[in-house]
Amino acid sequence: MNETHFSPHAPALPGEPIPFLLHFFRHYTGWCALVVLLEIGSSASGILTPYAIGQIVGGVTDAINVREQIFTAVAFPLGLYIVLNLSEVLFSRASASCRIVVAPRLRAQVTSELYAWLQHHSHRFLSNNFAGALASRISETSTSVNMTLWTLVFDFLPIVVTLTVSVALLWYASIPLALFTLVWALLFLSISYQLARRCRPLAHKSAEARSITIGKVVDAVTNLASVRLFAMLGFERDYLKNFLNNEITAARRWLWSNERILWFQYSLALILKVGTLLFALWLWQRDRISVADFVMSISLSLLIINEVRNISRRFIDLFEYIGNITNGVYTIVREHEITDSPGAKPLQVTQGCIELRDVTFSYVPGSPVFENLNLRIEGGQRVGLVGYSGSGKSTLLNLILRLYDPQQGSILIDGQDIRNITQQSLHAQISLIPQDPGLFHRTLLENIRYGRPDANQEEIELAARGADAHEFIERMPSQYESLVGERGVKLSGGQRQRISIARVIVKNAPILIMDEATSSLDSVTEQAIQNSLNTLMQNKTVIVVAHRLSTIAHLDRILVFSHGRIIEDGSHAELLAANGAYTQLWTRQTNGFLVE
Ligand SMILES: Nc1ncnc2c1ncn2[C@@H]1O[C@H](COP(=O)(O)OP(=O)(O)OP(=O)(O)O)[C@@H](O)[C@H]1O
Repeated sequence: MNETHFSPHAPALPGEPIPFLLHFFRHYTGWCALVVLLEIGSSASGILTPYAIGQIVGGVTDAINVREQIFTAVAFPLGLYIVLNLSEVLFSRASASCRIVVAPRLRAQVTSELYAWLQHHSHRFLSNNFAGALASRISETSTSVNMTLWTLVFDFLPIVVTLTVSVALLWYASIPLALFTLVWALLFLSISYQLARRCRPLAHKSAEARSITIGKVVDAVTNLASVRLFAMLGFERDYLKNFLNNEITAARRWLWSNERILWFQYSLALILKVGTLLFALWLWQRDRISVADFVMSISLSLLIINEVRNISRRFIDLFEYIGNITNGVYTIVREHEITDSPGAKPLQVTQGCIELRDVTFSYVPGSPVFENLNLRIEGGQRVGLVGYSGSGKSTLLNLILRLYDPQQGSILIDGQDIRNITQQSLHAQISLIPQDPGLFHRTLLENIRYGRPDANQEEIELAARGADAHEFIERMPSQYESLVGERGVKLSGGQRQRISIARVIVKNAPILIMDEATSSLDSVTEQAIQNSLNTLMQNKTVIVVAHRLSTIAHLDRILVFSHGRIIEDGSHAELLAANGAYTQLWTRQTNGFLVE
């Protein structure tokens, strides 16, 4: 388990539901074998009890005229009856204890491995799926894997044992009665299985509808502040209603199909109950079975029906679990879009030179953001990217960080194609300060330490001072131990940004990327941390995206983007002298802001 937590690699997971189940079950074969033995013991004890009852009744009938000797007459079957009841209880409690040991671990293991797999999915996958729906699928899948195991062991196994032993006992009492029960059992199991299997797609659809609704609820709850501020509470409830209606329809279809199975199963159970009674009476009338066997047959048929009542529900449940697992596996255990190539090596940064060669990239087929883009940023160079919104600046950063792979061309860092190096090492060598830094709902200390887990308190405070964050942290009730709220909502935008800068100071990677890093800061705070940023930028390759041109005017080089192309390239002074697009942007800025 620990390996799963700390390894940067995703564990291998089968992408089909049944191999996926077996992948987890194989870790518990020893435990499962023990539980199977205990359950066989428990079921066999339960099923032999009617035999003991039959023998007691037989003994009572024989001793009808010598009542004072009744206990001697039934001593053996009575002892057997007590031992069987006792062992049934002991075996079943022992197997339940095994479940207590195994079940929480199995559930945790499925959650952990699915989560590890999810961590390696691409940015595109995560943008296309609701976080809430993914979390609910992980939870449903791990519960269902667990329940599948226990349903097989605790419900299906006993019925198989019960039917086998019943038929054997009946065979000994009366072959026709045994054949009748055997044919009935085979019919019951095969038709139940077929019916339940047909319901499987409905179970799958119902699970899917449920997770879509949960995704929508999580999305709405995350944006609840916007919902309120736009006075859209009613609208959101109506919006959710459509998904709830789909969920209701899917669930009803699934439940009706279950109901049909239950009707069939209950009818078949009735046939067994009445059929055994009539058949046993008929056999007794012809003196082909004894009173003891007559009582045993009736008790056995009642016992079988009791088990069967459980199994009919369990068949349906089993297919629901398989439906949930299928849903989870097909959603999460898909092939990763971006993976480390075989034999990928760690990135070695010597200069920090970044080069794009003939890069063509589109998010959506047919509308490329870049076509044959070429760019070389020398090691240690500090480059500003400007251009109107949607011109491709953030996309360029996404490609350098390998959040997406270009369809054509290559990106190299110090001559190493980033497709041939490990993603872990790539991300370790690049620091990013994004537009909207998402913080963890953990303490400020933990959030800053995220940049380098072994950083000590002193280094963290130094970084916080560098990012002009120390003062506001000290004013907080629990200082560095203060919790920041989900995604850092308890902090202002500027404070979040400063924590994110402190984190990057602690990380101190050789390549630094800032995407509108200081956009949430007021001019006074920006000025205060500009010095630390300048210090941070020293001896690093730096790419800064900024709409406020004053923040990048002092950089070595400025690239002007327009519709995915670099239309101007030079220093601030050179670009102003060229009197082109940059000059237009510069002159159209009011108070340092780009007019959109
Ligand atoms: N995940 C995505 N899926 C599809 N299209 C996207 C995605 N992200 C960005 N785009 C599109 O790609 C183009 C470039 O977007 P990009 O975010 O790189 O622009 P930008 O220059 O960084 O804009 P801004 O200054 O507003 O951040 C835009 O047309 C945008 O709509």
